[in-house]
Amino acid sequence: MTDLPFDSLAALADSAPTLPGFDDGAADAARARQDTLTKPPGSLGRLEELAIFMAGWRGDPRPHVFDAQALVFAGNHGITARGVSPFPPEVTAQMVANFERGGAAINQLCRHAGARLSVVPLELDRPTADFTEAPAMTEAECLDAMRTGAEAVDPKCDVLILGEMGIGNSTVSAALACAVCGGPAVDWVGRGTGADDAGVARKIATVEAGLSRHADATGLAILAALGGREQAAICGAILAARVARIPVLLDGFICTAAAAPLFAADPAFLAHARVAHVSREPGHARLCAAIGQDPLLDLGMALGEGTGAALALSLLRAALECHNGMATFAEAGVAGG
Ligand SMILES: Cc1cc2ncn([C@H]3O[C@H](COP(=O)(O)O)[C@@H](O)[C@H]3O)c2cc1C
Ligand SMILES: O=C(O)c1cccnc1
Repeated sequence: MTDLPFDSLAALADSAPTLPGFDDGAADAARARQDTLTKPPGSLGRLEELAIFMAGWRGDPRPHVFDAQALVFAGNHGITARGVSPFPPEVTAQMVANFERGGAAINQLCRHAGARLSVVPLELDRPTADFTEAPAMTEAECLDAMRTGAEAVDPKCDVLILGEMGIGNSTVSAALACAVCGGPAVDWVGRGTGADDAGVARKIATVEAGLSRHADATGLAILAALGGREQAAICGAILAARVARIPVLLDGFICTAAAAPLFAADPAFLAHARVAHVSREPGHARLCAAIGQDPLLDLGMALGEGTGAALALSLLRAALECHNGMATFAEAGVAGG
C-alpha cells in the first residue's frame, strides 16, 4: 500500500507536494523521438500528446501498457428517495451482479481494449445520508471509502481505468461540480438515465438544497458533504495511482465530478489523469473546461461504468504502438526528417 495520509481529509489535501511529479526528462526524450518518426511533425496530433504523457508519468521514454487495470466502484445514495432517477436504487446491486457475470457494456469494452476489470461494491446496503439533510458521509466514512479505493489499485499496473455505478449519481455529480465550480444548479443538472422534465426539476431542487446546506464546504470537505462512497473511492484510487506513477483515464461526467474535489483541494492532484470522453450529460463539457481537461473522445455516450475510459485505452494503446513501433527517418531512409 501507499503512505498516503488517510487519517484526515486536511492531511490528504495538503499532500499534493509530496507526490511524484511528471518526469520532464522522459517526456522530452519521448517528444524528441516523436519528431524523428516517419511522419510530418505533429501529424499524429493527440496520439503524440498521449505517448508523451505516458512517458512522463511512467518515467520511461518508450512506455508500454502491459497491464491495464479497470476499477468500477459502486455505491448507493440517500438522495434517491427524492425521486432523482427514473431507476430504483436496487439497480445498483443488480448491475454489480451483471458486471460480475460479464453482461454489462463495461465487460465487453474492457475485453475489447485489453483491461482486467474488478468491481468494488461499497456497502450497498447502507446508502449515504441524504445530503439535503446532513453531510452524505462523515469524515471517517469518507476516509474509509478513499482507503478502499486506494487499496484496490494494483501498483504494478501501467494504466488505471476508472468507472462507477450508483443510481442517483448524475445528481450527486451535479452537486459536486456545482460546489467546486459555482454557478446555478441548472447549469450542472441533466437527464442522467432519462429523467423527464419533472424529474429534472426534482434534481435541480435537490442540488440547490444540498448546496445551500453545505455552502461552507471547500476542497475535500465537498466530497464528504455531497459525494458517495464510490466518489470517495475514485479519489482514493487516483491518489494511489499517483504514488505509483500510474496514469489514470477518467470516464465521463460522473467520474470527472468525483475527482473535482481533489482538483479543488489542489489542481496538481489530477496532473496524471485524463478525461477519456465528453459525456452527453450537459454539465460535463463545462466541468472539463473548468478543470483544464480536454476529453479525448466525443461519442455522444452517457453510460458511466468506465465505458468511455475503456474505449480511450484503445486509443492509448494505438498511440504507444506508433510511438514504439514506427521507424525513424534515418532508419527507414526517408528523406526530410
Ligand atoms: C441499467 C443501468 C446501467 C447503468 N450503467 C451505468 N449507469 C449510470 O447511470 C447512473 C446514473 O444515472 P442517474 O443519476 O439517472 O441514476 C449511474 O449508476 C451510472 O453509472 C447505469 C444506469 C442504469 C439504469
Ligand atoms: O457521463 C456519465 O458518467 C454518465 C452520464 C449519465 C448517466 N450515467 C453516467
